[in-house]
Amino acid sequence: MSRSSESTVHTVSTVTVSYSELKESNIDLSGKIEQGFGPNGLGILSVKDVPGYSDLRQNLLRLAPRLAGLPEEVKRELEDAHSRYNFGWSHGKEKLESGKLDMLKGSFYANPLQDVPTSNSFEIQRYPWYCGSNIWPRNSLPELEGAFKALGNLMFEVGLMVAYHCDQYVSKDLNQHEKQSLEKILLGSRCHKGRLLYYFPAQDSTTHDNDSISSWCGWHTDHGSLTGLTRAIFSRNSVEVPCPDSGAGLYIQTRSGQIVKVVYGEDEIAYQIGETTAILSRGSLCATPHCVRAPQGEEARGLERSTFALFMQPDWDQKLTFPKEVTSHEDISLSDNVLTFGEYTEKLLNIYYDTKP
Ligand SMILES: O=C(O)CCC(=O)C(=O)O
Ligand SMILES: [Fe+2]
Repeated sequence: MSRSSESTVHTVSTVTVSYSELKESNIDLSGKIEQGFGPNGLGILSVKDVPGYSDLRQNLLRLAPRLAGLPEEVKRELEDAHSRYNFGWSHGKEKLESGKLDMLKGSFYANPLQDVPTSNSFEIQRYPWYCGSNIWPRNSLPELEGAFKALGNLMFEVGLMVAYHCDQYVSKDLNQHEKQSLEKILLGSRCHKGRLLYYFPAQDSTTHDNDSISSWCGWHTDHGSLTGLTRAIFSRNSVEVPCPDSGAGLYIQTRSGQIVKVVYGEDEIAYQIGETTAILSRGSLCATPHCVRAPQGEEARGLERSTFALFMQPDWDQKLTFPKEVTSHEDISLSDNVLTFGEYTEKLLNIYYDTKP
């Protein structure tokens, strides 16, 4: 899926809900949820006026270039091959759409809610990508742990409120026996994962496939339930700068197949739907295909991008029954059409990573 750079960029703003509305359980937000996440929605919704958010975002995102700039041997100590790089530092381990290794970005993964999600050795062996323990750079970047946990926790709290209103919306068209509360699933889970992302600057214009919309991050849908996203910060040598190319940033493919650039305020948290929510809501809430386009042109030289994603996910033991109407990965055979979330993740890791633990 790619479009030439000459084609016009359609820019669309997210549907926005204010924090004060969201925290009220008796306000009916099903109209907004439908507009954002329903069958004709863009698949993204943003929350504004979240108390304390702006500082926590700045505090964490400014650490991304510093983490990426640590000496290679220090970053290597923060790697965890056993969890298939799903804890700690990861660079050049994941495969892109093209099948090539992704050298364009570095990521740091941790569960912002629990350092040690389980002490059961069978579980740790079975699902190391979720049941392992966090790895913090306590000597090389001691501020990271606190900043990561503070932002992750806040985005989780707000995400739970979004989930509550999603449940209210979905309950309107599901039979009583089919109801599975997204809010409850997320509250009881030990699988939430934060990802601090750092996109390396293009050293020369041949580094990035500039004609492609997905030149910085390939097309995909997140496989969890709900993803919280900060607005990215662009910087040069760690100094924040406005992005010189209005075509750069997050793109979404709409339900009708149109590709649009999505914008939201820097003080808003955006939420997207992942595949597991589409599965559990039997298609009432649709997953959101998205990618990231790199800036183009001379001014893009040396430009780096930092952002944070919070993947809110069900517990590893959560059973997923794949309904026929939800199209999932064609490359996953669902002979018995029921998988735990941990097993489903394993199948995806087999597609996106070469190495087995
Ligand atoms: O960089 C971004 O804005 C999005 C990253 C993303 O989609 C992901 O990590 O799943
Ligand atoms: Fe994503």
